[in-house]
Amino acid sequence: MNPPRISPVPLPDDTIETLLDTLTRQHYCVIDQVIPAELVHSLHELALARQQSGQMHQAGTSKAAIANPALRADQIAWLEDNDPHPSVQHYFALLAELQHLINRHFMMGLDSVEAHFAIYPAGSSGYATHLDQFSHHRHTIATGARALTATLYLNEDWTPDAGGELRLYLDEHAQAPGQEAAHLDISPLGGRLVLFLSARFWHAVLPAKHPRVSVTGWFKTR
Ligand SMILES: O=C(O)CCC(=O)C(=O)O
Ligand SMILES: [Fe+2]
Repeated sequence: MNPPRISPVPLPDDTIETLLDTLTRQHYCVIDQVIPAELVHSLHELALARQQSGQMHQAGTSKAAIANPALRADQIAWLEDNDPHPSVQHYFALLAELQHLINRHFMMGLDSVEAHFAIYPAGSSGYATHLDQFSHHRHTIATGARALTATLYLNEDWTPDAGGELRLYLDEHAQAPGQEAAHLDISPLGGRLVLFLSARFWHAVLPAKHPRVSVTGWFKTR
């Protein structure tokens, strides 16, 4: 991506410390209340506006991106780093700041980021258990692999009974784990940012009663 046009809002030092420390220990982390509420609100409005104006399409699975709503129910719209909307600029700036911090701390060699809005409709079945790395990246030495997943939830008044949790399987598994494997269910609360190593964590999105809105991004290696 090109450098963002809006300079990053510096993340508070204690947030950075917690984030890096948690990622070191767990290889995933859940951060609340770091993204300004106005940004969350404005991204939410923008996602809905893009859906209403027909700019979203049914997401696919696998490299061929074949749409299969039984496996994956969301509609998505990719974000461009030159999108003139200030909220998109602001969010890309924040991702750039995270990329810089993580590279400096872990030398992960993150080189670019891609991101899309996702809306799972009310009553959707979610997204079946998967890894965010394509298998050709897992089994070969390939460039441009997704290394770190970053999802920001935009659901401002989400209640636990609405479901829609991100189910993160905690142990490494060669194949998709069964539902009973050790996991953490993370509610998609507005302003919550979840980071995890893309190749390490199998995960799923559970059925949601209400429309479930997010921005999902992936930092990629060179
Ligand atoms: O929205 C989420 O919680 C995760 C979405 C996801 O797994 C994906 O888009 O690959
Ligand atoms: Fe995923």
